[in-house]
Amino acid sequence: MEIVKTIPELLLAKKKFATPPVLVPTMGALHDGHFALIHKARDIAGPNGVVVVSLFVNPIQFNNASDLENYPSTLEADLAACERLGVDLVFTPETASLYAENRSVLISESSLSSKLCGATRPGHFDGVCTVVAKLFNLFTPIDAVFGKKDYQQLAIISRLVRDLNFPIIIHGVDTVREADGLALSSRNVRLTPEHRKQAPGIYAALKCAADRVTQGAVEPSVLLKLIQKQLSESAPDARLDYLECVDAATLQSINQIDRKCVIAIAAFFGNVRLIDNIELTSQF
Ligand SMILES: Nc1ncnc2c1ncn2[C@@H]1O[C@H](COP(=O)(O)OP(=O)(O)OP(=O)(O)O)[C@@H](O)[C@H]1O
Ligand SMILES: CC(C)(CO)[C@@H](O)C(=O)[O-]
Ligand code: BAL
Repeated sequence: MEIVKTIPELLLAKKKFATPPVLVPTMGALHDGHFALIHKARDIAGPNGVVVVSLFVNPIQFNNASDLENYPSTLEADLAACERLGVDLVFTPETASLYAENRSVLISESSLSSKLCGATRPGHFDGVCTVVAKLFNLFTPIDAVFGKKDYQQLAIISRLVRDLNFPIIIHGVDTVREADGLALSSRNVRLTPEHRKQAPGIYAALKCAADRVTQGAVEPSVLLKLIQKQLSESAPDARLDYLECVDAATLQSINQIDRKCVIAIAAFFGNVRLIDNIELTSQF
C-alpha cells in the first residue's frame, strides 16, 4: 500500500495505476462504516483494480471551529486498517497542499443543500462539493463510494457529478450500525457514557415511525410528533437540530407519504452532533 501526502507524489503514484481507481473519500477516524465503503470499492474494482482512500479533515466544510478542533484522528490505526483491507493507495494531504492561501473558487449546490444539514450548517456543502471535486480532479476515478448515513451528502454529490459532467459513477452504501442501532460515526467516540446510552434512541424512534408507515400512516406531521415523543422518553438529553420528512429525490419537505421519502434527523448530545435517516421506500 502506498501512502502519499502531496499532490506531486499523488500524480507520480497515479502513473503506476493499471486502471482508473475507485475512490473512497473520508475524513479518517475509520470505523466499520468506512470499511463497508472500502469493501464495496474493492467489489467494484475487482481483485486487480485500484482502490484509493483519502483521509482528510476538510476545514472548509466545518461551520463550527470547536467541532473541527475536536474532530477525532486515528491516523496510525487508519493506515493499518487500510493496509489490512487491501487498499492500494491512501492520500493524507496537509491543508496547505490542497488549498492555495488566496483560493477564490468554491463549488456551490443550490437546491438539494437548502434544507437539513445545509440549513443548519451554513457553507457546509460548499466545502464538501469543493473538496470532493478536487479529489475527483486529482484521482480521475471511474467510481466513487459514499455512505447513506450522510444521505443529503450522497444526493448532492450525485447532483455535482451530473451537473458538472464528471464521468464518475457514484455508489451509495447502506448505513452500518452498532448492535443497538446507533449509526457508526467518527463523532460517536466524543459522546459521554450517558449520551452513548441514549443515542440509540434516535434510530429506534426512526424505525418506529417507519413501522407506522408500513401499517398505513401517511401524515408526516404525525410521524414527526411520534419521533419527538419517543426521543423525549428514550433520549431526554437529545437536542433536535432538525427533524424532517423529505422527498427522497428533491429533499424538500412533503405533506403526504405518497412517494419515496426519507425521514432525516440531526440531534446534539452536548456539543456532539449526530445525524441519521430512514428511507420510507418499500411502498413505492
Ligand atoms: N455508519 C456508516 N455507514 C455507512 N457509511 C458511513 C457510515 N459513517 C460514515 N459513512 C460514510 O463514510 C464516508 C466518510 O464519512 P466521514 O469520514 O465523515 O465519517 P463519519 O463517521 O460520517 O464521521 P462524522 O459523521 O462524525 O463526520 C461518507 O461517505 C459517510 O457517509
Ligand atoms: C465526503 C467527505 C470526505 C468530504 O470531506 C466528508 O464530507 C465525509 O467524510 O463524509
Ligand atoms: N460525514 C460528513 C462530514 C461532516 O460532518 O463534516
